[in-house]
Amino acid sequence: MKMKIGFIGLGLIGGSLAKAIRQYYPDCEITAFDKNKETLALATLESVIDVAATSLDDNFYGCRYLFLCAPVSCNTAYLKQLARYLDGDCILSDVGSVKGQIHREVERLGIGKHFIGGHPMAGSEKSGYANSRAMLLENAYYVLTPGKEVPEEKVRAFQEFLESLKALPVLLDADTHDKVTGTISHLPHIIAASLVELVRDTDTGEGLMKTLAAGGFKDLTRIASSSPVMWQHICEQNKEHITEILSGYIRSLETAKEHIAAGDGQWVYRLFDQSRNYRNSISDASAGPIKKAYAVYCDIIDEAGGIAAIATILASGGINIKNIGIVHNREFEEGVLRIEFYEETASKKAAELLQKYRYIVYER
Ligand SMILES: NC(=O)C1=CN([C@@H]2O[C@H](COP(=O)(O)OP(=O)(O)OC[C@H]3O[C@@H](n4cnc5c(N)ncnc54)[C@H](O)[C@@H]3O)[C@@H](O)[C@H]2O)C=CC1
Ligand SMILES: O=C(O)C(=O)Cc1ccc(O)cc1
Repeated sequence: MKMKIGFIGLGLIGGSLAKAIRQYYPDCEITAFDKNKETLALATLESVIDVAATSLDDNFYGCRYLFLCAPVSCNTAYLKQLARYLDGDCILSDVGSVKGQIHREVERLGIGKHFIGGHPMAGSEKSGYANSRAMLLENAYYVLTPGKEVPEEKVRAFQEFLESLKALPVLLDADTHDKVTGTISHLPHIIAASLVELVRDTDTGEGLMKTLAAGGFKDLTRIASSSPVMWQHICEQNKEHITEILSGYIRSLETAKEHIAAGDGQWVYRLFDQSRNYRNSISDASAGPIKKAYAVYCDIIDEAGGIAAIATILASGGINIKNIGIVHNREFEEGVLRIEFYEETASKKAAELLQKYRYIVYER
């Protein structure tokens, strides 16, 4: 019998999981429901899903794995309706960024033996099915928070299933997960959004801050472009931890303010020295949401069709471009073309190919 898998929510993460499953299990049957009909139509057209459900209906009976991939409060709200489809060996999981609340609701509904909480530590500031891709989960940590009621062999089987999709499962309890992600993911998103707001609110009439915003500001605020709905739900569901973490962070900013105001150079030096050492000890190559970018920089002749010529050369070499754009910064004052690739091998091959065509290429 074919393995059947269900999805509720088929955006960036649901779509990426479904695409990875389709890639590694081409014969499985995938049923999905999403409130966005265009998403379901596109996923059907691309043969990523077999059945587009118009609601949470009987199509969801008999699933081996059922994934909740909508914003976190929607996932929690769907549990009650889904309980009737948890027949036999069915394991229900979610991909939400907060784990405590969904576990409490699972317990309240008495469906604990079917539920393994999940959270792939992979993603981006982009959202929607159109941005999903099978590779998103590859080499990324995937936190699992099984409750006590789930049989061990089912947890093991689910871990193996995720490993077969090239993800790296890590077991944690829900509360530890919410504290840790509160600090390394939720707080940074709040900092990025409020920093962008500060600039918007205090910019000069001519928008000087926006114009002059340099690499540091852009690096720090990429994630401020994330889905507002998703982050509204995350802040609601993890509000206790986030409030406490924010208090600690505000205290550390106050301390920095006091030392800077007092002209305490030694303290400021130590702050940057320690943070530099610690930041440099975080490996770019390690799995995680912020994946190493594989990019080449290339001088481009300032004439019509310049970018098209480069894209054609790369296409002739069978190289897929992830992102392309002109960058101006202190290093490349004149501006260079930055071309980003999905893999290191593609980046190296592109550099060789462009050099062969006499382009000046800088690898970073
Ligand atoms: N974006 C990211 O980088 C990551 C997100 N997550 C979690 O994954 C979940 C999904 O996030 P994304 O895929 O990024 O968001 P998304 O916005 O790309 O996808 C959400 C999908 O759910 C659908 N949806 C929304 N409300 C619905 C409802 N009531 N019923 C059915 N479908 C509904 C939307 O139409 C959309 O297709 C969230 O719980 C989020 O916390 C986890 C890891 C990374
Ligand atoms: O884009 C990034 O760097 C992210 O941090 C994406 C992200 C957002 C939410 C998560 O729960 C996990 C990862």
